[in-house]
Amino acid sequence: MRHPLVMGNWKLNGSKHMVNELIAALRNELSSVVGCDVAIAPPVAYLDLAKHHLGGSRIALGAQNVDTHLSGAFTGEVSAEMLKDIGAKYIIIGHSERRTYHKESDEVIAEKFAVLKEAGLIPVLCIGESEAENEAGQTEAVCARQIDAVLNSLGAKAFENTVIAYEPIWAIGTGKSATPAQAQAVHKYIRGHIAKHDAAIAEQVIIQYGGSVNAGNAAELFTQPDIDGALVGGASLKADAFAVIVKAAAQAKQD
Ligand SMILES: O=C[C@H](O)COP(=O)(O)O
Repeated sequence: MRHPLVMGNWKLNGSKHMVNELIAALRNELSSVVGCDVAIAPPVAYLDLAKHHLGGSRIALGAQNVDTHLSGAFTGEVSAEMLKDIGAKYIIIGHSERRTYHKESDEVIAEKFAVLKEAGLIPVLCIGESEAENEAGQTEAVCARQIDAVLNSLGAKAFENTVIAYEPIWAIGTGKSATPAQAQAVHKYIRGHIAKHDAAIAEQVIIQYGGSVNAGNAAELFTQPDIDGALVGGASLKADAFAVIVKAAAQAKQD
């Protein structure tokens, strides 16, 4: 039985004040929630402060990126060992914003997946198609290509205890979420694609949906059998909305 994971990706938002306020509110709202794992990924500058404020809570610390290198002359980068050192657990890689703005290739993202596994951290591998690819009927092919970069270099076993976030690019920050049925169809395809290599690994991998998840649409998304929680952007910046999403995931998977 898979345990859902709801993770907040704060993206390039925050301040010391916000870290203090938002985490205090989340701790309050989520203190009695069981049955759903929860994580937040603040900007790297605030990870240590966030870890401090999360102390003793069930909310895990995540990060939004990692470098492929462990140390050395790589100005501006953060290593897997550093993230582990400060207590991060879930690390987002391959977000479409990094694929687009930082030209990250499938191969570089697979390398990031490898360094995270090596460090004992949990990769949250983002995949998903653009609007044009969706309209051209290429959704499955794009998702398969993005997963194959990891499958072909590391093998299916690398997906043990990891997370995939299916985030159709056309749904990110647009207010236009995929419908539960649309998302379920792609999630089922993704799980089936991994199952061709290893059915047991496919069965346990967490597949989150991401893209305009909010307090109003989360519950219905989570009724789908292959949707194991969400990677939440905008709505993760508001404690009440994020808490509704977490509680919806916990409730749906209990029913
Ligand atoms: O990582 C999160 C996703 O990009 C979704 O962002 P959004 O919830 O603001 O659409």
